[in-house]
Amino acid sequence: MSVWEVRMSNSKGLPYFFNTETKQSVWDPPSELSKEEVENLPGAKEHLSSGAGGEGRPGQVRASHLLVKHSGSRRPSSWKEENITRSQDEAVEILRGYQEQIGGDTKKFAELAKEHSDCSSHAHGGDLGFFGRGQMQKPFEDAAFGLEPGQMSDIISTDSGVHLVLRTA
Ligand SMILES: O=C(CCc1ccccc1)N[C@H](Cc1nc2ccccc2[nH]1)C(=O)O
Repeated sequence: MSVWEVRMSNSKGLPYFFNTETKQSVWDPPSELSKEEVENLPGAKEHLSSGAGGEGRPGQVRASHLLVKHSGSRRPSSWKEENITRSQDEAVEILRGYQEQIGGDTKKFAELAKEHSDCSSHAHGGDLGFFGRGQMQKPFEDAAFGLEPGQMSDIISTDSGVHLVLRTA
């Protein structure tokens, strides 16, 4: 019986590995475990969705987003800007500009998300992986689940800032 188990971080919408003895939590699979062992950990079947390139589970969608934060964001800071002071209106104007540049081009979406998104997911072109209902802020969830794969939302607002959402699967 392994001391490790797989749990879901609701704030990040990502699975992590929890050591039931040391109570340690890590994002990456413990190096001492083989791929086979990881896949058979308690919670693995439930939480280790396929991530990149996989199908996800029934009731899940995969989406990317481009986030522009503003002074009213719950965390007005990002990899790009330590102290974000723009107003919400300015953030919307900026995002409108990206929306125009993107048109319907999903490759352009990922390029602009990588360069400009105020979310850590920028590193993966805005990709958030697969998620089910109940994992993301409600306005974001409703937008993502209201899209068809390949479709992009209009500008939406959450406590994090203003977003463009692209459903990818
Ligand atoms: O919470 C995160 C990480 C989200 C994430 C999920 C899965 C993979 C990679 C990132 N970043 C926040 C900004 C933020 N707020 C969001 C609200 C809804 C969806 C994505 C969001 N991203 C922040 O950085 O303040």
